[in-house]
Amino acid sequence: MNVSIVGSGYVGTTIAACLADLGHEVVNVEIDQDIVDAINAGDAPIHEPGLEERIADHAGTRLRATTDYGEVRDTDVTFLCLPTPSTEDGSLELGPMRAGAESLGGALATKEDDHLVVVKSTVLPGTTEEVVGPILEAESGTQVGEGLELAMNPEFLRMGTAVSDFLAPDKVVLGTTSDDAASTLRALYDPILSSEETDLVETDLREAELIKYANNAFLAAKVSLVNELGNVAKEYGADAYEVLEAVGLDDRISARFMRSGLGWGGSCFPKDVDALRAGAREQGYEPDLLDAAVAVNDGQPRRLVDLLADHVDLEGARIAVLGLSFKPGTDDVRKSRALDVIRRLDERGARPVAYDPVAIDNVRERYPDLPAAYADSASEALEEADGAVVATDWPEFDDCSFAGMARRVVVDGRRIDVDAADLEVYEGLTW
Ligand SMILES: NC(=O)c1ccc[n+]([C@@H]2O[C@H](COP(=O)([O-])OP(=O)(O)OC[C@H]3O[C@@H](n4cnc5c(N)ncnc54)[C@H](O)[C@@H]3O)[C@@H](O)[C@H]2O)c1
Ligand SMILES: O=c1ccn([C@@H]2O[C@H](COP(=O)(O)OP(=O)(O)O[C@H]3O[C@H](CO)[C@@H](O)[C@H](O)[C@H]3O)[C@@H](O)[C@H]2O)c(=O)[nH]1
Repeated sequence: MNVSIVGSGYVGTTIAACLADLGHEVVNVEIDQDIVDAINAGDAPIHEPGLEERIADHAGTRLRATTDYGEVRDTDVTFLCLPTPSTEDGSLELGPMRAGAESLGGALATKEDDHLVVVKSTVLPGTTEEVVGPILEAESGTQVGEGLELAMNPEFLRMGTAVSDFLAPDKVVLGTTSDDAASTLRALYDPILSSEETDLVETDLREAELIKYANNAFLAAKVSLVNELGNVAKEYGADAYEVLEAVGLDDRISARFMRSGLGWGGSCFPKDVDALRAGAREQGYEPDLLDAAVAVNDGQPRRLVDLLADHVDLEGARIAVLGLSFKPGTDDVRKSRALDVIRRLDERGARPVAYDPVAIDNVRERYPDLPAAYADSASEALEEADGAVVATDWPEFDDCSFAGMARRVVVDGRRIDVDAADLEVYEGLTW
């Protein structure tokens, strides 16, 4: 199938390379020339395991990128993978979606054949039908249902495992309003849907939109509940990991997403939970439990710094911060808990020195004013440090040597596998 993908960030680039891998002809339409150049040169514009090789394999043959929206006319289906950030008050910002839909609609105005537009971005219920559809109709001069089809197909991939998540998901959710749209998408995803591990959910647009938010809200709230139980465990002097491992043996609860610690960050959970809270309020419903999930999450970095301050006088202290990305396996630092930890250390007079295997450049670029110095290795960050905090559970931290520290005090927000025997103090946030 000929597929165009509008927006080539974490999702658009990943699904483009994966769809090319499945045998489709794919073109990425992207406004950032650097990203376009990277893909056409066979390079991955982001760090994501398995992506680089796929782009290198398909660039110039089944995969290419362009800034020219006109190229969508040579395709049968377009996926909108545009950003859906939050506004200041947490509500959904639809500016990029509107802009992308306008450009796409304009390009489709001179297309003779039918076209299917699929919203892949995370959007609140009603957005596909009430915002994207009317813009496409106005710009293309074609009506939905009369040559223009609309669908909503949320994405559940995780950063760090995006390629394998996309190619082998638990479920594919297709929100459609016509049999044609549904059968086109079933055909597109056929190699994925033929796996017994993947369920197909066929539903309407609104349900598809809400399934994505409900999924993320559930997972974020689960981690917040795990963190609250972890905080209580710590107060009792109990090990939350032992407790929750046993709790997770109950099939109704599941053992996954049970890691307590510094909390959730990233480009999705914070903004999606905020958008759903704001959306619920707009509908006249007070989302108390989601509010509480955010409050617990926001408290974890402060608890980590407090715990460190129980052992180290923070004023003037050099503190190594191990990890900057919001989770291991990615260079994404959006809403990373590590940033909050660094700001709090600075507020309390400490001198944070941070190290991350892949995310330092992103931090420097996105948060140039972050009050931290950066080290080229964990041992450089730890050298002469008066204390250390673990903010991201990168596997390489398991093998860290803390020997060069001025005081071997380590406070762990992620339960890495350290040998605590040689440490003066080793404290887990929830154990
Ligand atoms: N990142 C994830 O893990 C993930 C997973 C599932 C769903 N989502 C959702 O997918 C959507 C995209 O997320 P992302 O992380 O890929 O975002 P991103 O910010 O990484 O990428 C978006 C891309 O769109 C480009 N863009 C912006 N305006 C454009 C326009 N008018 N025309 C063409 N390109 C334009 C940007 O330059 C950028 O490269 C969001 O709604 C997000 O919530 C993200
Ligand atoms: O037991 C756990 C699991 C996760 N986290 C934290 O939760 C955050 C999110 O982790 P994860 O869900 O693995 O990463 P994302 O890449 O943000 O993926 C989430 O957000 C995506 C964007 O919407 C969805 O597509 C995915 O299904 C959803 O898992 C990270 O800060 C993790 O450190 C924990 O603290 N404890």
